[in-house]
Amino acid sequence: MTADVQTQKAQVLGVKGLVKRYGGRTVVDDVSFHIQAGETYGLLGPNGAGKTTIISMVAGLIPAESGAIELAGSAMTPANTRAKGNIGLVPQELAIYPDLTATENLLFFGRLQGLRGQGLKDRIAEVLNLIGLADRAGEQTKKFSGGMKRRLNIGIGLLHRPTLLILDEPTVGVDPQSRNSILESVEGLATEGMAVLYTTHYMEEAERLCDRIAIIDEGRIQAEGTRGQLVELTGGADRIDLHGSGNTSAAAAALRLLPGVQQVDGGASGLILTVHNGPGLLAPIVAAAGRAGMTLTSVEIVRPDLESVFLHLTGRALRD
Ligand SMILES: Nc1ncnc2c1ncn2[C@@H]1O[C@H](COP(=O)(O)OP(=O)(O)OP(=O)(O)O)[C@@H](O)[C@H]1O
Repeated sequence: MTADVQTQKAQVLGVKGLVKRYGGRTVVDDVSFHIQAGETYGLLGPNGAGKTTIISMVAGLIPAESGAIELAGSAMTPANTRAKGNIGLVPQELAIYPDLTATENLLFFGRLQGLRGQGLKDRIAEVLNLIGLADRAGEQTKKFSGGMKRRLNIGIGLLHRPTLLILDEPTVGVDPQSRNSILESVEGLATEGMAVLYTTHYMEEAERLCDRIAIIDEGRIQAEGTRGQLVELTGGADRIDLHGSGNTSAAAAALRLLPGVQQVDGGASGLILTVHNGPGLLAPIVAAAGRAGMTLTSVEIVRPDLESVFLHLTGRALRD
């Protein structure tokens, strides 16, 4: 039903069969997806999954081995400078001048993008509001927190009103409070009707921000859809995280034999189980793990989420 509504909107980005190899190794493998106007689309995957390589090709920074990228109706290649004008790319690294104020940074980068005069000043005022920095606009950015600097970085990418804004892991390395203010700024972009391509390895961010999500691992899209569609792939199973030490391999073998346990995987600090009716199975699971020689420090039942989907698709935890 959602798809029917979405197909009525204009497609901003279409990616088909994208491939990239480095030294004979395929790091992006037959990746296809599309993004519509006003949609926030997430690439969710662990470090090294190929997210940055995909967006570098989409932004025309590096050539694709094969495949096609269509942006706002024209083919995107590193040589197509006009198509690049439709993109705002916010890289992981900060690109702002510490001795300039927020406004001065925006003026500088706005002029680089060919904006001038009152139009530029008006747009800067709009952007400062969008990123929540209007009341700090006159301060040198060296006095800003990490999150404020990241938001200004996003603001620079927004100045020329791109059709597609690409954000590459914008919250990596910032404290939780700053992260929240960055996420609020990104949520505000939807009100501008912009299409957003958002990469992250945090499933909470993908769940909160993205209308549709591609789960990516080892260069391939493993699954794609809304959060609800992706969670359905797990068959509605619960996850039980057993934290502890001792004989985890014997515990894993014993737990696989328990009725109702569908899958047992090794996690960072114990075992991760995929089960039907988590609450009902908790007691026999704890008992079986103990008998097999595992010493438990904590047990957690998790209702299906994107972490469960990743585990279901790859047999590995997203967080490891
Ligand atoms: N210029 C390059 N030369 C060789 N290998 C590369 C190059 N760029 C990326 N890779 C490899 O391609 C794979 C995907 O990297 P990529 O940076 O796209 O992953 P990612 O999902 O963005 O992860 P991260 O968040 O760590 O950047 C990795 O194995 C990486 O080592």
